[in-house]
Amino acid sequence: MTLQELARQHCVPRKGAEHALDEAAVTQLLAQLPGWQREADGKAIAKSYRFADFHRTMGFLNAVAFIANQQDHHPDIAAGYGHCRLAFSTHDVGALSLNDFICAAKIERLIAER
Ligand SMILES: C[C@H](O)[C@H](O)[C@H]1CNC2=NC(N)=NC(=O)C2=N1
Repeated sequence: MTLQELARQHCVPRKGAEHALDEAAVTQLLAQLPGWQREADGKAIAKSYRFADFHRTMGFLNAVAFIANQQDHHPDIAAGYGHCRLAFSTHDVGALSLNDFICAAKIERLIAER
């Protein structure tokens, strides 16, 4: 699946281990997402972003929050003056699911349109 194909999808509720992506799927999807990496435990994907100042950082995070709300899939967020870090994991699955990659792709599309 390409970045654009991922970004066009919508998150649906995914609960249970049957929604966990296998290694091959994670590797293929991660390759579509520039700068996103797997966390050490393999259960989340994360990316750090830099911005010129606080209001640009917060503007981006508000757009991220809008997407998260719309998709009902929510990242862990850490932020400071000109930087933030997003991490997606599907708690209800205890692993990575397609929802994590859909949200990351929608956020990448946001940046590409900047
Ligand atoms: C019912 C609803 O889909 C779930 O509660 C959602 C809400 N947001 C979520 N966000 C994340 N990151 N993982 C989840 O498993 C999750 N579950």
